[in-house]
Amino acid sequence: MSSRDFDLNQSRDRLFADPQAPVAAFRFDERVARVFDDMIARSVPGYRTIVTATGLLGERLVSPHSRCYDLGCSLGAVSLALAQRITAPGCEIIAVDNAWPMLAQMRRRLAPLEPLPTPIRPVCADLADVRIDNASLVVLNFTLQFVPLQRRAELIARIHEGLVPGGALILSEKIALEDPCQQALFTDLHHAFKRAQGYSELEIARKRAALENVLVPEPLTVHRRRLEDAGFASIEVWFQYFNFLSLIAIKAPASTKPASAFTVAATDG
Ligand SMILES: Nc1ncnc2c1ncn2[C@@H]1O[C@H](C[S@+](CC[C@H]([NH3+])C(=O)[O-])CC(=O)[O-])[C@@H](O)[C@H]1O
Ligand SMILES: O=C(O)C(=O)Cc1ccccc1
Repeated sequence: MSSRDFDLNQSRDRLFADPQAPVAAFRFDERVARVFDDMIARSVPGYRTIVTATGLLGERLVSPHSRCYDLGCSLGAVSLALAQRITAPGCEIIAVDNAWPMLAQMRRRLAPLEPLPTPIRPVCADLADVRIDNASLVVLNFTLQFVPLQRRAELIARIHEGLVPGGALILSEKIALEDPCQQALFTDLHHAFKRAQGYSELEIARKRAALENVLVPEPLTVHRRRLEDAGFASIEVWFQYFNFLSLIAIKAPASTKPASAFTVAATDG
């Protein structure tokens, strides 16, 4: 671990280990905030790779004097990866989460690392109330899956609107598989990943019950269609590990002039 990283030595996640405790719907509360780094890294295949790569994508994609948004920032792992990589002048990272315990923990952990090459502004708010403006990069790293289904299209459309021409959305999600056999296979593989990370069958089953109707995955086709409907010009999967994947969606650049392609073709022929 580099001295410029978060202290990832949080407590180990044993939140679902007690067989006597009732299983309540999953919430991002104090107990989760205390173990979140450990929980997400041992639950989401490829999580740390995605966070590191998002920093590299940000370094490449963010333009001077623009904003980055980390929506559903939790403890700020993506914001930190971006803040350390982005050196374009006049940028800031807006890190948004509606869970106070998560944001409070993020502030505590960022303080000793400041000043960062690009500053991070934490905002405690619901994504429905956040204005997105002059953004060259928006990141939804495993957040959209927690947004109620009927609010997802509006959020994606608002993100598209708030992006500058050529701006990018990085969308990472747990996905549902359309073929029931593949769904069963990928669920088994995800549980095998969790067992390999030290979770017991009981912990896996109890957390699965707590996430029912809280984390609602959708098929890749549904994500693609929603992004296209919002107006994104180009959509690619850049990472997948079992049923966890990350997409990059780009807004059309201002200089797109379809007519010029015809002009070249006409003069060539
Ligand atoms: N409507 C909402 N408004 C604001 N925040 C929300 C909302 N719904 C959920 N959240 C927040 O979205 C985050 C989802 S975790 C993201 C990981 C992070 N991106 C990471 O890269 O470490 C993913 C997971 O735990 O699987 C939580 O902190 C919620 O409070
Ligand atoms: O644990 C799971 O099964 C997940 O799908 C991911 C997750 C990670 C951290 C909090 C909630 C869900």
